[in-house]
Amino acid sequence: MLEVLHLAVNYRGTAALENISFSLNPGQVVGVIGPNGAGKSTMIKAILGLIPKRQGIIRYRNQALSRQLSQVAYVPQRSQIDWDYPITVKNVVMMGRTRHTGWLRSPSRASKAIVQAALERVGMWEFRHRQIGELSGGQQQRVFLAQSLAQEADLFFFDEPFVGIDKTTETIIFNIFDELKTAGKTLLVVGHDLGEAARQYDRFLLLNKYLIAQGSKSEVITSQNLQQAYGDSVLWQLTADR
Ligand SMILES: Nc1ncnc2c1ncn2[C@@H]1O[C@H](COP(=O)(O)OP(=O)(O)OP(=O)(O)O)[C@@H](O)[C@H]1O
Repeated sequence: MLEVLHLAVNYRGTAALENISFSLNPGQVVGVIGPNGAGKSTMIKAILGLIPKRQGIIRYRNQALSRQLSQVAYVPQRSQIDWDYPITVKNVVMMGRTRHTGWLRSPSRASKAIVQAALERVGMWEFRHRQIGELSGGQQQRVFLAQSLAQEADLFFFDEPFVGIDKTTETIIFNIFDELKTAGKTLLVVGHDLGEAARQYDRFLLLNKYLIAQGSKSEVITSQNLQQAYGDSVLWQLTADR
């Protein structure tokens, strides 16, 4: 179980997150929803120790997560990745193996087989020699998904994986989420809307600086909670009754 206790984050003295507490159980896909600027990406980065927290404890299996980062796979928002960086599809996925092989050792036969299987799983093996900048948005997302699979992690964090992708990629991502769930993995997924993708989630965290609600869809997606998170934005009014 992953436990987040009283997490708070500041950016230059201004609070982006306050008093966030929840836990994640194995075999669940948990969706993080909330308006732009709610702190969804910030929450993932703080949990992973990529940015400092003002307060809070992050524990995985009763020990500090910071000492178990090899258990974690993270796929950041596409906008945060430098797509001009000269690297092939295959080497992006091979980077998922560095915790297993080390930076300086050449990859083992087993690692090469894992990378191939991951690329085949997302339908990108034939693109293995391409530069990542030369792919469509959906293909890029699939390559990073393959990298996370190659890591053989237990905890998966995906930041807005459904933005700017095609239907084929969406189906592949849904199927892989299902497989990871069945394998007892723990998934935290930042979603950009409450529509199609939200059907995938077993539980929801509704965020806007504070954790406004957490639980099942019927517990979280209520008019009152959405009003509190989104204010008078029309977004929730269109999606609340789905
Ligand atoms: N590096 C930074 N320095 C200062 N402020 C930041 C920084 N990164 C994010 N913020 C601010 O912190 C708040 C939370 O941002 P964050 O990107 O975590 O939100 P989000 O919910 O992921 O948004 P989106 O849905 O737009 O991706 C916002 O007000 C944002 O402007």
